[in-house]
Amino acid sequence: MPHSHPHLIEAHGLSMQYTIGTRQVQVLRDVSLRVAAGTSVAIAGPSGSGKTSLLLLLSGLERPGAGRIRIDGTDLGSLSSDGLADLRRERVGIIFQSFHLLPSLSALDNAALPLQMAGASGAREAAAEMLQRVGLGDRLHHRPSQLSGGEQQRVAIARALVHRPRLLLADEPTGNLDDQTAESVRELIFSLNRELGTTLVLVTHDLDFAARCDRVLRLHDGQLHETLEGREAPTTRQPEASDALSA
Ligand SMILES: Nc1ncnc2c1ncn2[C@@H]1O[C@H](COP(=O)(O)OP(=O)(O)OP(=O)(O)O)[C@@H](O)[C@H]1O
Repeated sequence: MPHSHPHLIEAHGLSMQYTIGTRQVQVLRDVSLRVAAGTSVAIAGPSGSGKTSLLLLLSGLERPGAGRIRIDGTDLGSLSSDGLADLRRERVGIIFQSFHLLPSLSALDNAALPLQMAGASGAREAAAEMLQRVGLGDRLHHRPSQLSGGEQQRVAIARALVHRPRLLLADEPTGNLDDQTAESVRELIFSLNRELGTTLVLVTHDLDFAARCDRVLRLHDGQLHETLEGREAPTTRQPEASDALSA
């Protein structure tokens, strides 16, 4: 078992701004967040409130203007972009709104990619199993252009989960799916959370989906606020004062 930290995410004093021409838009201001390993957190908030931006910071795909982020004890600010890519490949799964599938590869090879890049054995078998679980067992050899939008989204989900990441960052993972497929994707995500202790940060507008997480946080005016909408904390673990937003 790899060494693991009690708080899979520790972020402190994050700010982020975008510059367009001479104008600066402050998206996040002094955001702090701790997420205990193995728990699930939903991030809610209006369109444009910075939810995706926060996921980009937590994944190391963008760097904050100020503040620090530790993922599983590793300070993202200390890593080069190659180091960040290694961290993602080993420990993080990311489901974004755009799928970023490789057009020339089949569903199977797209989903197997993270394991293949890590040189793991059994990559295609593991990818086939994940694709089966998202309901694409009969589409393994289709390329993205031969799949519907919802099917492409499910290939991206299988790819994000195939290496059984310690941390899953998911941005509206069920946005394009019909009710039944959306429910099976929700089940898959929460079963990973339960069975493998995958820590989950979920951005969603779907309040029922959010309420199934241990905690629901709301982004508003660039700041994160805890709400009381999450499901009751599991009996094995009571929320601690140290889990509060501001460290
Ligand atoms: N690359 C960029 N350059 C400039 N501004 C940006 C950029 N990306 C996002 N923004 C702005 O930052 C703000 C936050 O965007 P973000 O995508 O994080 O919001 P969101 O809460 O995820 O929204 P939604 O729910 O609509 O997906 C928005 O006002 C957006 O216009």
